[in-house]
Amino acid sequence: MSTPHNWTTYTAFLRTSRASESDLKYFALHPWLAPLLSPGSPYRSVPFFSRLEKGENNTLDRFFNRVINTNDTIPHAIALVPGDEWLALRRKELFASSTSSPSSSQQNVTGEEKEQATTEQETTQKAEYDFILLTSLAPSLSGFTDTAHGGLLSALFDEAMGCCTAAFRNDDDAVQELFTVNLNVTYRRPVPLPGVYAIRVRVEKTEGRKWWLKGELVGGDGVVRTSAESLWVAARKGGL
Ligand SMILES: CCCCCCCCCCCC(=O)SCCNC(=O)CCNC(=O)[C@H](O)C(C)(C)COP(=O)(O)OP(=O)(O)OC[C@H]1O[C@@H](n2cnc3c(N)ncnc32)[C@H](O)[C@@H]1OP(=O)(O)O
Repeated sequence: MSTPHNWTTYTAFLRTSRASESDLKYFALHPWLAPLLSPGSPYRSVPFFSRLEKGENNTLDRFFNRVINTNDTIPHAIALVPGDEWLALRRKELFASSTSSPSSSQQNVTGEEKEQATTEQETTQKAEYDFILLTSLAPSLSGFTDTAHGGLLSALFDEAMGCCTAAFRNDDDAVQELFTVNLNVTYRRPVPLPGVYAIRVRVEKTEGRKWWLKGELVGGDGVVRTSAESLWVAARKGGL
């Protein structure tokens, strides 16, 4: 078991963490991932937060950090996140017309700001997805023979989407914790085991406390094998 983390916020974790050398070496063996992992990539490689041990008395994320954190389930997983500048632009875009804005300074983007943002986008590395989970899936995750269990794939989408939303919440907790209220998964093609896959997700829009996300799972052949759409609701201020 690894040492419990000591980050105070998810944003601090994203800013100060780097994926482990062993995970990076493992994923670098797969040429189709090179554009995502190379120095010119618009993404930074960080640990997959849900996999980190949270402490003996803290049951947060146990399913991900213990049950499916083994050599015969998920031996390797890392997250790819866009750079800070791009995330800041995405925040502006997502909360421009929403009442769930993470901070007042990000509300109502003016025409001037939009113009400035467009110029910034030209110099800032554009990331198509807000969060990408790279994961190896080992044989013990099977439902049908040598095929990933559909429930497991749903859990992976849910978790990746949760991490994606977390990156848009501010350190001051202006947006309350978000919960999945609906997750619609479409199983298009089987997901063979063992295998290495990317789950790429994006926030489509926000409206008040509601956030809509979309995601897709692909392997080295680029075929979208599974896709998902979800609705997340931020808890009311002052708790559930
Ligand atoms: C830290 C870093 C790492 C973070 C990494 C974290 C990763 C975690 C990933 C795991 C995530 C999970 O699995 S979470 C576990 C599964 N989910 C849950 O347990 C959530 C259970 N549900 C709830 O507790 C509740 O529904 C709440 C608290 C989410 C919302 O309740 P509420 O506050 O009373 O809100 P409510 O009025 O009902 O709904 C608000 C608005 O959403 C709409 N709405 C609500 N549900 C639905 C629905 N299923 N489909 C359509 N619309 C819906 C309502 O119509 C309303 O719209 P309008 O009238 O306003 O227009």
